[in-house]
Amino acid sequence: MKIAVIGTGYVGLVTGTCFANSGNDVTCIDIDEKKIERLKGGVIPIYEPGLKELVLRNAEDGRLHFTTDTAAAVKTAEMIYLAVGTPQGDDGAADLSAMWAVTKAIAPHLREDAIVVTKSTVPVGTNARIFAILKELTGRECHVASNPEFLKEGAAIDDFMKPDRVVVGVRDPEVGEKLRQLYAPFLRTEKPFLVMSPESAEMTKYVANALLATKISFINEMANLCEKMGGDINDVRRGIGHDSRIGFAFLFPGVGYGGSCFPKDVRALTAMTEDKGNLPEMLRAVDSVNERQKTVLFNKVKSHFGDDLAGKRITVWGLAFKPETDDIREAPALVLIKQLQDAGATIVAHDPEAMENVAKETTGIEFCESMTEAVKGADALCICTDWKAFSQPDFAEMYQLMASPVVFDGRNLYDPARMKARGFCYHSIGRVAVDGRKA
Ligand SMILES: NC(=O)C1=CN([C@@H]2O[C@H](COP(=O)(O)OP(=O)(O)OC[C@H]3O[C@@H](n4cnc5c(N)ncnc54)[C@H](O)[C@@H]3O)[C@@H](O)[C@H]2O)C=CC1
Ligand SMILES: O=C(O)[C@H]1O[C@H](OP(=O)(O)OP(=O)(O)OC[C@H]2O[C@@H](n3ccc(=O)[nH]c3=O)[C@H](O)[C@@H]2O)[C@H](O)[C@@H](O)[C@@H]1O
Repeated sequence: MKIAVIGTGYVGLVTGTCFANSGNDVTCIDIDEKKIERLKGGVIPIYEPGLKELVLRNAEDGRLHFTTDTAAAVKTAEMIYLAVGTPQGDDGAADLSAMWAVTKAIAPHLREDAIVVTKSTVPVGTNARIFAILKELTGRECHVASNPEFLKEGAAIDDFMKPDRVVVGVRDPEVGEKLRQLYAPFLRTEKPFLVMSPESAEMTKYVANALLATKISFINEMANLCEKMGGDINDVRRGIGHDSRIGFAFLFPGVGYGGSCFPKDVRALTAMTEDKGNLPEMLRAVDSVNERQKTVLFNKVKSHFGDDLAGKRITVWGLAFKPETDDIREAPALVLIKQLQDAGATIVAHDPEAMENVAKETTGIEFCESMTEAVKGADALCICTDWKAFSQPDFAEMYQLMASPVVFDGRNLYDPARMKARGFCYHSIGRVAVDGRKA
């Protein structure tokens, strides 16, 4: 099948590459000329495990192409996937300007039988609006379908290739059938292909993200309470997770959720709820608990050292919003760094992939290529991302290198009792803090 994917970001590039890998002829389109030039030259603009190899292989095999020429790619395509960004607008609702621009740009070039599919996360009613715009511009009723994406950054290829389910929203059953054929290679383990209305599919995407964000805010609120009550959230987490009605997923407390999706999607759903005259009480709480959670580590640092952090050298491990990505959109680490800098601290940072992106957006941070280098002379270490590489540092060396062995662990990577035995003063999220020897 000939497919055009418009918007070659995290989702567009992964979608296009995986469809090419299953034998389709895919052209990825973007307005960002530099991005397309880099991709043509085999340079992948984002860090995503396994993506580079897959892009190169499919491009070499002639099934994956890159261009800025929307018209040429759309003219021959049977399916046109729309994967442009839908960021948060000023009022909290999704900003659909890129979606409308692309809809208008493709209209004159669509084949009679073309199917336009929204892959981006779009508010309920967007597919209906795209259908109406295309009808106005082409004079005919074009096929429009919704196919929301549930991949996670850092595991994008695996999530796309082995989805828990595929959701499509269609008006015409034949369009649903074509999409089923397209996805057949990814659903060989009998995972469900769910066909519904475009409105239900659009809603499904927001409800999934909002529920996952709710789980995180809930466990964070409980973790903060555990600290006051003398409980240990890790034991509580295990205690509840074995109940099959609850489970373990997305109940890890931390420094709040970040990324390009949970924050904006919770707010977009809030805006949709308000727009319809309903009260988004749960959604507002999820967002405000998360905003507060991003300040938890800073408050712990202040309780330990006092309000004035002038002269303190503080190391931050982990800048990306989650491990296995270089994405720093809404990363909790950036909020912490700003607070620490405002309080006078000197920041030394290390992240396996995200330092370049942070360097572009911040000032005054000293970056270190190695974790060990970064803790030299530090008064404290703050951990914001649960990169696997952070789970087994050489604690003895770290203890020697730090000016004072104080650790504020925003991802609960270590055992408090062991940290105490190693001599560290150790603070984590929802677990008992321990005093070390030198601290
Ligand atoms: N990042 C993620 O993990 C996931 C994102 N989504 C959704 O997918 C959508 C895309 O997200 P990302 O890929 O993260 O965004 P992104 O910002 O990484 O990529 C969007 C791309 O669209 C391009 N673009 C913008 N206007 C264009 C136009 N008129 N013509 C051609 N290209 C244009 C941009 O240059 C950019 O390369 C969003 O709606 C997001 O909510 C859904 C699931 C997962
Ligand atoms: O719509 C999207 O863009 C995507 O948003 C999330 O994926 P992503 O943001 O890439 O990453 P997650 O693994 O969900 O992590 C999001 C944030 O929650 C935090 N998190 C996650 C899980 C947890 O238990 N605790 C926790 O604090 C992570 O550290 C991270 O900051 C969803 O998991 C995907 O299903 C969805 O497709």
